[in-house]
Amino acid sequence: MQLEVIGVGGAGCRIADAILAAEPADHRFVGDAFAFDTDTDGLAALEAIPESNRHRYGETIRNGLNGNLQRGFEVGDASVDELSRHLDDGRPSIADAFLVVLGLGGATGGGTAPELVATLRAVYDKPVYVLATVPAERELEPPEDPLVEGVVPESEAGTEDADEPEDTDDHTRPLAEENAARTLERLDGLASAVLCFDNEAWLRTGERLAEGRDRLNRDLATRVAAFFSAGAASESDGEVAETVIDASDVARVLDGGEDTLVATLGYGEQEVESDDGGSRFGLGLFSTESNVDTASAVSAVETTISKALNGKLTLECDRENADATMVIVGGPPAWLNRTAISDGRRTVQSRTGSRELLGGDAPRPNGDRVFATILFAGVEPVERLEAIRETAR
Ligand SMILES: Nc1nc2c(ncn2[C@@H]2O[C@H](COP(=O)(O)OP(=O)(O)OP(=O)(O)O)[C@@H](O)[C@H]2O)c(=O)[nH]1
Repeated sequence: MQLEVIGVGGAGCRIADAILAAEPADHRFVGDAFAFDTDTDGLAALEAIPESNRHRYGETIRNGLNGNLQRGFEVGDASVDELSRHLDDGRPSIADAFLVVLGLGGATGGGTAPELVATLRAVYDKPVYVLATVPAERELEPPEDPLVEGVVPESEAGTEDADEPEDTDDHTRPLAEENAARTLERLDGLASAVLCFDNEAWLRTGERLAEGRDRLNRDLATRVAAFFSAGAASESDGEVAETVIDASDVARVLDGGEDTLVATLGYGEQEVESDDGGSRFGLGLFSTESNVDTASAVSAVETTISKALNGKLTLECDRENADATMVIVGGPPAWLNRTAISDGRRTVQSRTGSRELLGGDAPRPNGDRVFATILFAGVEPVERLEAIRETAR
């Protein structure tokens, strides 16, 4: 499948950039990637998204909105046509779906995403998935620099004359949580699904977001790429997945229609020897048969599925709540043991009791690992999101 990936705001643009960087060269699933921000510096620091697809908007704002969500909604409403015109430089009409990426808690991403999502759905009539970070609890810590405050008075916000606070990713927590709750509320009924990533759960003890964010973005991008690239057409010869996933399968699990689904991803991987006689880089001339032993293949599949099912999810939830689930197992073909994959799917089904369980495989002839990724969709109620909504009440 082909996704138009659109990052909005600081977190959204960095994560979109990381997704593009994580895209497997032989399984491209990103049609185009765009970065939209009110902050010039944030856009300049991106690496993978081509400069022509980076766009600064909100003329009167110097460097971000610094958490002023009301202003963010105004800027978002005023800018959506301008952003849509930039998307026309890509190939939105041939995309299977859109992925709008943002950090909940901020004002730029949180203010623009709802209007952008509504516009995309209306214009293209395709699923619009949102990928959103959930603000970390530790954002409560007071910023070291007294100038770094979450709220800029409305009268000052977004004007050239405003005292410019230092750029920071850490919005103060009550504000970030309140913003997160308000943005989630607006997205409800607009987005096909909101795939969440809980920053707090992924940061290390004592680590600040600014220190850990690149690692977090890579971890998230790995999961997103593993999931969406399974449905991408292969650019290498002779590689046919036994269970092929396409955009409509993804939509069956992840598109809630008028009901926005909350979703989360699990992931597990294990490094393995290549299956061409040990030489991943050779031509395999002397090795026509796979030398992967069945017990090792079974064990690799079991282990990775178990990690994806029981390990840390992008957003922790009760797996039994999942309405629909998709299990993807990938890696060098000789390692994708059919029986182990079916058994693994059965285990996932019995654990979640999902109304719908889809499975697919992602053969990677040149890969050096077996991986499993599980998408759990329709997982509400989720404790973390309920707590955020409660704070905002
Ligand atoms: N995982 C991750 N989270 C981030 C990153 N940067 C910021 N965040 C989180 O995202 C929230 C929003 O931050 P930004 O994306 O910088 O905010 P924005 O949308 O640009 O809005 P303003 O800065 O208010 O203009 C923060 O409160 C953090 O919780 C990042 O690179 N990775």
